[in-house]
Amino acid sequence: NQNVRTGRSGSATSPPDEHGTAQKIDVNPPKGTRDFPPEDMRLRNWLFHNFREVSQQFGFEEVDFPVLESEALYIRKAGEEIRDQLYCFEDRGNRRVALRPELTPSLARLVIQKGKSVSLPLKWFAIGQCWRYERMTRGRRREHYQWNMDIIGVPGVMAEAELISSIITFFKRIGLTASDVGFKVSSRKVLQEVLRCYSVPENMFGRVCIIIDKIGKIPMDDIRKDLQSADMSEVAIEELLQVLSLKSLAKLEEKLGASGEALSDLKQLFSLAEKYGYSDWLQFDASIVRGLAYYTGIVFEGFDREGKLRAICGGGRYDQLLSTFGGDDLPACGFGFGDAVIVELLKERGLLPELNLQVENIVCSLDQELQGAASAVATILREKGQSVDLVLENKPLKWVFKRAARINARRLILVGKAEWEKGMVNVKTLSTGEQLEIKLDELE
Ligand SMILES: OCc1cccc(Br)n1
Repeated sequence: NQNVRTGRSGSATSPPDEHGTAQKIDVNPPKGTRDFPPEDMRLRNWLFHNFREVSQQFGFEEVDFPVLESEALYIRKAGEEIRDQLYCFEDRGNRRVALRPELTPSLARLVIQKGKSVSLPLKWFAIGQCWRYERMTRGRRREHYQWNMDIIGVPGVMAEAELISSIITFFKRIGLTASDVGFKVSSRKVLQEVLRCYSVPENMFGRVCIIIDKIGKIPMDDIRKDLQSADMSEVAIEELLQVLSLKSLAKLEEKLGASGEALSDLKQLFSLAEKYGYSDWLQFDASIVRGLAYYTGIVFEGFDREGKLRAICGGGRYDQLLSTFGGDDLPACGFGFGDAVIVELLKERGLLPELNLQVENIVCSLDQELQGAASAVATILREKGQSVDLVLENKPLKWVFKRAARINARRLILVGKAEWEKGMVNVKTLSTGEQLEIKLDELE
């Protein structure tokens, strides 16, 4: 809107209203949200391009869903943080809706909607903006973009091994190695087996997981109190906390015995990691449960080995989610990978890519009546698939050279009167300064 001028202070004034007073609007985006000016958009596009390339390299198909979903998709009773921070409201049709806090429930909804019309296994990926309404006390964001990959219809841990392989492929593509990042891997079946030993009701499983996920984030006394409120005895709590501190499968076997599913799943995953060649990226860590109630098996999270940042990504198996939405009992697993921590990590490691605007040609006319001629030259080049920044007003040559440098143009095409009358234009290669007169029909 050309009427709005942004002052130095960043506040803009719009035309006077019916009372003749100028209206000051806030030109900053809403709290917790970001604009993407060109330099930030180039980094975001670079990140998403790598997400897409890896997903397609693994044979996944891209999907997307509305950013607005029914609130019912996220109403789970387990006391998750994501529930407390739901960006939800009642729309003008009195429907309870929410800005999606994650993509997995939408994916589950679409899988059920597609029903028998899709053949299994499904390998879908999505990159979508997700929202949470968090008290801005911690100054954290309210939106981020998340890359998700999900495999629907594969019960075995080959699916989890494949997902971890795709994330490692992504890390390698952007220059990160196993000495920069790793994965902590566990299974919620570890928790399940301990809870069964102490006959904790099954319906407490999701809630206990959410409490356990808060270890390290809230005082241990509060963890113990919350576990007691989830029908756990003192003995069960101590045993559980002990098991959660295990960092070796051998110790886990000593604790849980060799017959449980948790151990066999984990052993199989670590053996597959050998075959994939990414063993040095993984470590067993029983304390990993992840903060979403619907995980039922293997869970994993990517972390930076310097331990300065929050989890880079996370995921796991969620075999019950589709059936809780009324769908078939389909096995499923997937991960979410946010766009914030990874950028912080790349900054830390000096791995942010140099991404400059690159336009092949800048075209300008040397006098007003040749403006149309300049547009014709621009069109010829564009029809050959070249990018052209066409100077749209009569500007001094000094201004044109300055703009050419700013947009990193490779060539400057000058349309001058004398040359144009001979059907020629002036082509200057800006890196070398070489200048040639070229016939229009030989321009390439
Ligand atoms: O990682 C949880 C999450 C969900 C939505 C938005 C943001 Br920012 N963060």
